[in-house]
Amino acid sequence: MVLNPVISKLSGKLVVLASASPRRLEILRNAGLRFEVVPSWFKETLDKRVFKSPHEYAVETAKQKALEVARRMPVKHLKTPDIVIGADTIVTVDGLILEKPVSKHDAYRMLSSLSGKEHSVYTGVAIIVCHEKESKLDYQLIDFYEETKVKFADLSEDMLWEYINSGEPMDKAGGYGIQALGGMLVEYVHGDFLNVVGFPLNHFCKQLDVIYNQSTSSSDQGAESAHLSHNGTHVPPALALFTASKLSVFDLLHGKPGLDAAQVAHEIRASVKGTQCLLEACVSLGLLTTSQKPVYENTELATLFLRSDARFSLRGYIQHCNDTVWPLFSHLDSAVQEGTTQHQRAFSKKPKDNSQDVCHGSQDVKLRFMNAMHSIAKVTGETVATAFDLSSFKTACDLGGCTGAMAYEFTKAHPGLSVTVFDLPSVVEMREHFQPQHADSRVSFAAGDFFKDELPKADLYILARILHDWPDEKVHILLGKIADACTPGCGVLLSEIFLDEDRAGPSRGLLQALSMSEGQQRSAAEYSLLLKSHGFIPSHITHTHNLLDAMLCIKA
Ligand SMILES: C[S@@+](CC[C@H](N)C(=O)[O-])C[C@H]1O[C@@H](n2cnc3c(N)ncnc32)[C@H](O)[C@@H]1O
Repeated sequence: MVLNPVISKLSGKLVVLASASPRRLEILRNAGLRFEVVPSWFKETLDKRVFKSPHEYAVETAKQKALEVARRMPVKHLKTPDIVIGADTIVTVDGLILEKPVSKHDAYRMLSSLSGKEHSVYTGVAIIVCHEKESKLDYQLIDFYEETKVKFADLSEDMLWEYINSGEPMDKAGGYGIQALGGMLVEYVHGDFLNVVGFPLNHFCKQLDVIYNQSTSSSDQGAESAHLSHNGTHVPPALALFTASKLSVFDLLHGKPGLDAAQVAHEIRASVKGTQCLLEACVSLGLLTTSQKPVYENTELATLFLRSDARFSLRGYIQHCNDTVWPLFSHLDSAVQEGTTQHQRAFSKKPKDNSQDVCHGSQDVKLRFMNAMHSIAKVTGETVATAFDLSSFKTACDLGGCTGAMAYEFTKAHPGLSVTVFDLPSVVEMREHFQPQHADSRVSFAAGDFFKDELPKADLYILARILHDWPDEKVHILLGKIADACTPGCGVLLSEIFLDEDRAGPSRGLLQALSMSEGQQRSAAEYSLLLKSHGFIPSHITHTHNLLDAMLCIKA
């Protein structure tokens, strides 16, 4: 019996369930766990396309639900929980994720797609173990998922509609509840039944056991499917990724899937021993698979993001991280001690300001930087471009728009909009190296310095990943110039990582700040203040969950 010893460890602790699902509540209550229910305010709107497999989507949603509650409670409830539990259940069939139906017709669509077939039910679970350190929230995150396979009988139209009209499908993932009437639709269940109801109790107890009854460092038990991390990144995974990318392993295995380590070593001109270690490390990171041992293939993640010719290739960004960001971080202790960028130590030359770096670097350095910006803009561009209704704007100017990757996403999303990309002359000159995914005569380029030169006239100014590079004084200069160019009703669309208001996350923003560039990471409220001081009133703010957040402001 795993749970009892764990329950005694939890007595006296504030355990919080970040879910309002009555079924989860009942499962945990029946197991004897004492907890408070604080339903999460996190909106389940993550972009499913960015996840390589459905269970990652469920785990991320569970994580975000739990984190939202863990962060809110100290502020709004004036108490810090010891443990927050978040969970998200999804059903997948034929590669599609089914959540809760929004209407009877939606329920019909879901249930008829399940009829006569086997489908998977995944529940992602996140356990946040909170500690208060110097009145700040510090936490450990353990996440895992459980898959159960369920087969439905062939369902006649009458049966489907009778079930839908019972009202049961409406608040349930996949449109059915196995514990009630929906149980009649099921031919078999392979795996944990409670996982289908909404919570994988057995797996959860094992994880609690790992947290409370074993030392986490010596425990391998949870390491297979659970992921224990502090608010930071792990260095070696990044290096394995950088190296495999640099040695073109993902391109090679895309063209020739199913090579063994010796064959890969031969192709990339590396040692067999080193290649074997690298390939195994990549398998452990989910970048490669070796389902038919001993040969290797790219995972879906690698196919989507790591091939150099993939639509959403991040190869340029990975190279930039390897060649520019990583050397800076290898002097992090000095960076922290001195509070300045470590350019001089890392590259044996004095730093110029951010823009000048691009201007004065060699052709290769410039291209590398532009490639990095281009790859991130392709991945995030559509999300940023579609974050708001921009139909009232006819002309936009993408300040520091680099290769135009973001601008093309804006014209694609808004048929009535033309965009001028404004960037430094040396960047605009080299834009020809980057082919847009689709040609569009509504995108044009103009060269200049946004601190010194006149800005192109536009109804909307786009500032994507610009302001975090600069201190407040420079931001005021730039916003002042934009305000001068604007008439009332004109807009500024800002896209950045928005720090949480209590600066407890997200870690990607806080870690980026450690590079000690001239700029600084800010929260949405801090950006709002800067913009308001130039007469721009924030009208919408969105956390997109695709790297960048966005804010639309209108000139009063
Ligand atoms: C971090 S990148 C962001 C690129 C792009 N907005 C995106 O989101 O992909 C900053 C961009 O600002 C440009 N930039 C920097 N200083 C500038 C200046 N003074 N005038 C015009 N553009 C500048 C850089 O060349 C670079 O393309």
